[in-house]
Amino acid sequence: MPVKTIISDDLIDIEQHFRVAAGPGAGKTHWLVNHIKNVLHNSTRLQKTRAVACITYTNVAAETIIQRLQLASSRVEVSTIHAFLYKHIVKPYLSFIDTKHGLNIEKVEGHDDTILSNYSLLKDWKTNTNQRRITDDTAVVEAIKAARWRFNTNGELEVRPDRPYKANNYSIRTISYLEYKKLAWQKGILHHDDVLFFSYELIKNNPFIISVIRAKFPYFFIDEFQDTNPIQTYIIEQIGQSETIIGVIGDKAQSIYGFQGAKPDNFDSVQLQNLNTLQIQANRRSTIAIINLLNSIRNDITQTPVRNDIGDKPIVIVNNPVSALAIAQAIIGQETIHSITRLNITSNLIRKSLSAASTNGNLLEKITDIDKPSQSNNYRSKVIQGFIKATEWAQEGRYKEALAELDKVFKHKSKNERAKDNLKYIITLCEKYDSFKTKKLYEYFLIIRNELNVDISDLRTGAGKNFYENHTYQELALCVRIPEDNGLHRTIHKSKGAEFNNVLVALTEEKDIDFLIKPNLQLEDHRVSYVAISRAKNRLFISVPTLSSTNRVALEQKGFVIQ
Ligand SMILES: Nc1ncnc2c1ncn2[C@@H]1O[C@H](COP(=O)(O)OP(=O)(O)OP(=O)(O)O)[C@@H](O)[C@H]1O
Repeated sequence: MPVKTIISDDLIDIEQHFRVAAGPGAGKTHWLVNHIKNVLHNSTRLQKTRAVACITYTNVAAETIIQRLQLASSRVEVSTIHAFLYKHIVKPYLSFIDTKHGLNIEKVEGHDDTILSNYSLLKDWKTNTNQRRITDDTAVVEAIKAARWRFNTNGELEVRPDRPYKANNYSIRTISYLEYKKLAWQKGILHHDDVLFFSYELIKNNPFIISVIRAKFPYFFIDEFQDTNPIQTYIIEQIGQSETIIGVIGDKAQSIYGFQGAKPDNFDSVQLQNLNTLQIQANRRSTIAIINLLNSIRNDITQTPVRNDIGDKPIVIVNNPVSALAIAQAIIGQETIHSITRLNITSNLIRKSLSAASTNGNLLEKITDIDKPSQSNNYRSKVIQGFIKATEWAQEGRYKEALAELDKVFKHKSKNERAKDNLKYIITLCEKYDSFKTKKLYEYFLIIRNELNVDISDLRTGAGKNFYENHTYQELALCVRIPEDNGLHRTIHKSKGAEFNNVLVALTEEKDIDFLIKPNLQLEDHRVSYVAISRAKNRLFISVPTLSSTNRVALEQKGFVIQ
């Protein structure tokens, strides 16, 4: 199929499958919104009961599209793929799920990621799979977290991590990952990834389900398609076999979800009949200086600038992220600057203006392993972990998520009790925040136990108590992930699809500048950094903690200003 070049205002045939490929800032999302409007105005196949499905990668992206569609959005269902599949395939057809999986359908209430760290399942899992000799729970949880559904060489789905994991030097048996899932399913717990598995199975065993989807959604569009994994692609191709028109949009150089099974080539290999293959060559977002930099990193396309603005040269600042942000801010004056970082913890350091030299991004996870009075009991540390998350989310104004986290912690209490107590806890912790934020974690523990009267056992001696005394509340707070963050300081993965006037990309270590000096977009690390710098419209700053003289010369030769 020849590739046609379009611009982001062009209209295309609405009754043909399409794939639009384009670099950052090309206007893909802009074009998609226009295309949906075009379908709504001109389609003869949409009646009151039929709608356009538009799949985005995050809830933030879904909201952006809904806003841009304005009034037209009532006949468009915009959601993430997991939300869509759960709503239209898993939930309505729960009773069609094969009983061999042991899913307790009465108890299913949505899907989340709690299964991964649910220690209460570990004991039964060890017994059932004959792996009681494994005592290293942290390693097991890490392995289970990395396990996800994927096609094996026979084209069947199996659940396992990318590589074999070991705990106490024993290899965790591949087959046992399924056992872990089954334990969760018996309690009605579904992980996000299970939504894909059950959707796949349901449509394979019950083809009428796909016919129902086609009848509801004559048009099915997917933004950021480069990050779609093979199970999702399979489902989408099935939907597109008749009746429904599929449209996919993306950029393979922005494929950054390898850990979820996405590969850049998935984008090129989508199979749909009579596919209209399109590309957009422009970059409407950035200044010429930034586009030149983007073009120098990439050799499959050369973007043409639309804005007639040369702009300032990108600046590399050799400093820690917090100081680098202050330097960049002084250069741009009153304007707002966004920071984008690889690691969640760096983003939190910037948000809290801390330039701590050594920080450990895993402490929040570690607490439940260290403060564990017995093999199967880590209730106390689970409570504290939940409270830390809830406290930090409330600090960011995310009260709904904060209350939901405490709901999970106290799920043994009645709904009314939870509603009353949890609100009281959040209000008290917000009021007292300044009194404990820089103190020892032990002091926070005392507030939870003695002032909020939460029913947890006291800390006496041993590794658990040492942990609370040797770490500050802040160290753990820095590990909390802010959900669907749309604030000033974000991780790269959460800035996907966004754009900002002024951007500081804070690199973690010096070797991260390789993507500028020896770019290779076959490497996901380089693609992640490429996505980060391509968010900038006007001014781009890149910070790096150290810079050797060789690297300095290399960057200067590439036209960077070094500060
Ligand atoms: N035809 C157009 N007219 C005016 N502005 C446009 C047009 N197309 C795109 N834009 C603007 O250009 C910017 C980049 O567009 P958009 O966010 O749609 O790009 P994208 O290709 O989805 O980017 P990315 O892949 O980097 O997320 C946005 O500010 C958008 O509003």
